[in-house]
Amino acid sequence: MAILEAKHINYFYQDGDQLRYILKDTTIGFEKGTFYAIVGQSGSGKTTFLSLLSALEEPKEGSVYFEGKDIKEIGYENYRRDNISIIFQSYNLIPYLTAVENVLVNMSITDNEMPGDEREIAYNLLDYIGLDRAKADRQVNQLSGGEQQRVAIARSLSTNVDVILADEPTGNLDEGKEEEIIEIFKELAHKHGKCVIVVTHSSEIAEQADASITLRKGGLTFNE
Ligand SMILES: Nc1ncnc2c1ncn2[C@@H]1O[C@H](COP(=O)(O)OP(=O)(O)OP(=O)(O)O)[C@@H](O)[C@H]1O
Repeated sequence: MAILEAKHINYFYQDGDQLRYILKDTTIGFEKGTFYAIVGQSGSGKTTFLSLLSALEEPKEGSVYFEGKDIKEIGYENYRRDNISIIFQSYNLIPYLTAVENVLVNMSITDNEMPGDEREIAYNLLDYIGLDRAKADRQVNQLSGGEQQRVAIARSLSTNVDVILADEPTGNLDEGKEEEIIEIFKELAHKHGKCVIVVTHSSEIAEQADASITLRKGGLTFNE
């Protein structure tokens, strides 16, 4: 069963007197253990679609369902805090805190049960994602772009959610680093059963994903 579903979604922007449709009666499901890429030309609506899935925007019609429940009923704030994580191109870390503190701050905002000591879990997550203790204890503005994105991924895992949404997560990284991040996403889906949904311009990510969704004017195509 899909963990996340968009059902009969309509979404448009008002452009003068005209309605510019981004999605028209769109229905799609996303499953755990799968790595999805959302692709499409610039302006096709990828970020908008991700904003709908992450309750940063509300559909004009239709709904998004998490584990079969309308996210409106769950409450958008509860849903964003406890059920999903979002990774941004610009990392959105707190620059004057260390890597481990960034992860800990995020843990403190959720009610989700943590299996053990939070600081220990934070170090372990950073280690898993490839940052040793010395880097974990460094202020994030003294880490490279690739390392900062790893901190952002560790942070996204720190609330123990099943759905990870990412908007151009490799947009600021060079090719070698992109490949390493793709490997992490694959492992999160295939080994840890996460549902990973990545909006991207990268053909490399689209090729390596289990399924890619192409957005075109007012619609989408699903390729497995
Ligand atoms: N708040 C808004 N009001 C009006 N139009 C908007 C708004 N936000 C986005 N748009 C328009 O909707 C379309 C889709 O935007 P969106 O950012 O979702 O596309 P995208 O596929 O993510 O693009 P890119 O790949 O360039 O990031 C664009 O034409 C954009 O200009």
